Amino acid sequence: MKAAFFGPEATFTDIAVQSVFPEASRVAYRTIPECLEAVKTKQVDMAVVPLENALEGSVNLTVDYLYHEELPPIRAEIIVPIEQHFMVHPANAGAWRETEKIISHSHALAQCHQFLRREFRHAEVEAMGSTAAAAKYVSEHPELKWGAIANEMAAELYGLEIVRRAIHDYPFNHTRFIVLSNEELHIEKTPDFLKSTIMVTLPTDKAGSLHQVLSAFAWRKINLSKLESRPLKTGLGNYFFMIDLNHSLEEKLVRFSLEEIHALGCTVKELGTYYRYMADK
Ligand SMILES: O=C(O)C(=O)C[C@]1(C(=O)O)C=C[C@@H](O)C=C1
Repeated sequence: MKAAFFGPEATFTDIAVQSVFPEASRVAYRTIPECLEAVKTKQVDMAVVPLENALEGSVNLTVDYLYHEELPPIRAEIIVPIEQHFMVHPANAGAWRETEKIISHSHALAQCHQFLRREFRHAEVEAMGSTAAAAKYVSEHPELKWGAIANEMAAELYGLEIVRRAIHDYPFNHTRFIVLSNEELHIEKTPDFLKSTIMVTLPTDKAGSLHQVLSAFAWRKINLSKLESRPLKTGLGNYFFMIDLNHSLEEKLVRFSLEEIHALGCTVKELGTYYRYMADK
């Protein structure tokens, strides 16, 4: 099984893949769109990409690709506990407080915003492709007084020294990753629970449309666990909605509610019914 993941090696996405698919042959891609393209064109059997962080919210690039592109279904979700560490090249470990620039993924920088303000008010901060890409860059440039924010696996793999541990601003830090595949997956790990994701576009300018969509689920006692709007990219004030249901899309009552939502003039894109897996179990 070939698994595309948002790389390079030792990103949090890589941790997600290794925890649920220990046997997979992992193929690192530099960007989220490249991972999704790889599974769409069947160069790989599955793609694993980040979708949402508990502190920073959705990974917009992933959400937008799920809406605008025709991709294979979501087959699984992996929840990874996120611990961000501050690391430097061993040659600079003694003088880490003099770090001039700190690099990482934009989400990771945002998760450590207070730490950066408190400890490195005068340092420059710059976003890189991923946390592991930042760690790799620091390891290749001992001449620079730069530091990276990344995980423990990245520190080990790229030979960096962690000088401050667990620097994320809030202790409850988890990220959701999704697995897309053309085929059904056989996963050995015990799943947590079942859920589904859909995307809904409302008919233009009809008062009460969102209320009607939510009512279609509410009176049938269909439990929603997420509702988020994203710009449709067709003009200000135009949105689509991403909705997570704690149900299968095959359930009769879910089918009835989706039919009703269609009849109201909405467009519904079904992204899949899948199990959730915890990386730490
Ligand atoms: O850069 C990485 O290590 C990733 O896997 C990406 C990502 C993200 O997109 O949010 C994943 C988990 C963390 O929240 C920080 C970065």
